[in-house]
Amino acid sequence: MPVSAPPTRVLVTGSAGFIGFHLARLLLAEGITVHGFDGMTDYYDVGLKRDRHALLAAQPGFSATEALLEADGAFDAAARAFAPDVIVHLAAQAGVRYSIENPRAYIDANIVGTFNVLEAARALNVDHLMIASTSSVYGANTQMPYAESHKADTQMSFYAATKKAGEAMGHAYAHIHKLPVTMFRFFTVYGPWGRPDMAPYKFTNAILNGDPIDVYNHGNMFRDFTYVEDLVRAIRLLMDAVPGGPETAVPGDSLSPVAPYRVVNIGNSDKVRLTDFIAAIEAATGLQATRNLMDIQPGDVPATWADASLLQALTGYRPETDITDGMAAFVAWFRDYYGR
Ligand SMILES: Cc1cn([C@H]2C[C@H](O)[C@@H](COP(=O)(O)OP(=O)(O)O[C@H]3O[C@H](CO)[C@@H](O)[C@H](O)[C@H]3O)O2)c(=O)[nH]c1=O
Repeated sequence: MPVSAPPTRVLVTGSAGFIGFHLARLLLAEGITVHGFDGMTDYYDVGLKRDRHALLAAQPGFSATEALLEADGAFDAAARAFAPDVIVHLAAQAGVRYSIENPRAYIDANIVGTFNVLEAARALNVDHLMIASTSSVYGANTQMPYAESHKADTQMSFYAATKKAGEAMGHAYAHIHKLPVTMFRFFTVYGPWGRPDMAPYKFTNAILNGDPIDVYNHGNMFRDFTYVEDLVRAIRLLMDAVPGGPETAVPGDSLSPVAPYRVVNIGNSDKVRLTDFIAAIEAATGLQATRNLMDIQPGDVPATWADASLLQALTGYRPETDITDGMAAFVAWFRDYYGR
């Protein structure tokens, strides 16, 4: 399939966030100039975000704007000043469970924020706009592994609903403005510098403290845990697989028939039982977890599992780090960063 010239200037939203930080680091190592845009919201420890940005700022080729995506004109001004070839939009209000408590935060960041990114990408006529969606959009689907061609109309959380809305908005802009858009569906991403609200961090922290861990659905859940370095490598490779007309289609493609737009799963293609994931943390820490068994939480999905064959067809690559190696790397980072 045709590929574009490698990008030289990439704008990354959410650059102080977990995935944005890893992606920016990978791009900088390749000699690409990166501008980060981040609102530094206090959904979790802002100190972690500042430390990620400080590491990026130590690299040549990195600059950043700190502003909220939904603030009037802020993203437009930063994007015009930087003039990117590619925008990777990772900034979001994340988290399944917090969307019950504070749904408006998801409208602001995920709907208004994504709209501002679409508008800037259209105005600047970028070569490729890449936007993060989530495996959570598969919602109540039971056909597994999840493929991009499956219907995804039964979201279980407001978070997932705002992400699905972002997909629809992206498709409409791709169609009307002939803007190449790739939408990623990420599957439970984890690894060093991970988010404090997610299970890898919460469980490791509690186990090292000797505190009990809250195990939802009595441990009877499955996740396709995807290692962050594999994920950002997949994003970088997809950057060169720009969606266009039918000549850019590959077998099993989700390419829209009316727009330069496709959705791509980025997942490990490995369904890990929650109890095996906990065992991986016990192995990495050398400690036994005390389990507080609980019911499934509202809005949660019991299982996710990616069909990653489209990613492989487009890039020749698929994530491969298993949960034992990935959690060992996470625990090593956690101990080093917090000195524990
Ligand atoms: C926080 C927490 C989680 N869990 C369970 C629920 C899940 O089966 C599994 C992983 O949970 P989390 O680490 O929160 O990840 P998950 O629910 O899959 O959601 C993540 O992955 C989604 C899909 O990529 C993202 O869109 C979300 O932003 C991200 O938070 O652990 C527990 O049993 N206890 C907990 O305290």
